Order: sequence, then C-alpha cells, then structure tokens
Amino acid sequence: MQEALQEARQSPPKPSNFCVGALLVDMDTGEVLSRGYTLEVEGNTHAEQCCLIKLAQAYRLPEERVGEVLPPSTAIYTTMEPCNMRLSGSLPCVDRIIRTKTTDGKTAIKKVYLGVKEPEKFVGENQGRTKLEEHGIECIHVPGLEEEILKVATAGHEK
Ligand SMILES: Nc1nc(=O)c(N)c(NC[C@H](O)[C@H](O)[C@H](O)COP(=O)(O)O)[nH]1
Ligand SMILES: [Zn+2]
Repeated sequence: MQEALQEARQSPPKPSNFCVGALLVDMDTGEVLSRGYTLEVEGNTHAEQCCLIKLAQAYRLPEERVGEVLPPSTAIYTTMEPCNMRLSGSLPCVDRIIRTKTTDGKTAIKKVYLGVKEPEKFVGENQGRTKLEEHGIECIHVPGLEEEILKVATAGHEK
C-alpha cells in the first residue's frame, strides 16, 4: 500500500476527482506487474485503469483483454476503493476489474486491497465492494495510511 501511495503522490491534483495510486501484483510470486496513478495515461483515467491499460499496452492488447495476460491469482492494491460510478460516465474500475477474465472464464484479479473507502463527495456511497464480492473478488481494507491517503487524494480540492 505504501508503494501505491507513492504512485498517488505523482497524480496531478484536480478538484473533480481524487489522486489515487494502484499496483497490480502477482500473489504467487509477489511480482509487481504494473503500477499507475490517476491521469497517468492520457485522458481522464483512474489509477486502477492506468495499471490495466499499461499492462495491456505492453502486450499490444486492448485493455478489455488484459485478463488474458494476468496470472490467475492477481491482486490490485489501490489507495482508494475502486469506483463503481463515475461522474464522467466512463466505465467504472469495478467493471474493469471484473472483466479481467482469464481463459477459464474466472476473473484474474482475485483480491482488491484498498487504503480507504471512497469519500462521498462525488457519487455518494460507493457500492463497489458489494459488486466485487458478488463476483468472488475479496476486498481487504489495509488500515494505517488513511490520513495520508486522503491528504494526497484531495490535494486538488478547495480547502
Ligand atoms: N478509486 C479511484 N481511483 C481514481 O483514480 C479516482 N480518480 C477515483 N475517483 C472517484 C470519483 O468518484 C471520480 O473521480 C468522480 O466521480 C469523477 O469522475 P471521473 O473521474 O471524472 O470519471 N477513484
Ligand atoms: Zn475508477
């Protein structure tokens, strides 16, 4: 989670979203497969989305096929819980995580480690965790960095 927070610190602050950082990790080997932060990839991109896009690009695949190159027991560490609705209308990260299907039809991402729940500033209560759990994806809150994560996440918000 510390490494994800390091990523978040690189995100350009904006009043209309949160600065978030994320890592994709192979749980069997501990290898960091990809890392990203909000707005890293061009467009209005989220940290989790950037991790998936960058890995897909490395394999010359579109993001929606990234599940084909993810190990079967992948975890995503994200400083803020994945979004389940976005004001911009872009596909939420919960759906991007769920569609990382491997060839056996299961999701490659099995665990989501999150630093904080999403503050109810933009879209009210984030129901993402329920949806992830319904798809057999375990959500684990990693305590201890909440204050720092939120300070970084809201850097672009008016004081
Ligand atoms: N988990 C997560 N990772 C991010 O990288 C990010 N920026 C958010 N932010 C959640 C917030 O709800 C949305 O940023 C707003 O709803 C605005 O939506 P857009 O980002 O413009 O699509 N959440
Ligand atoms: Zn998102």
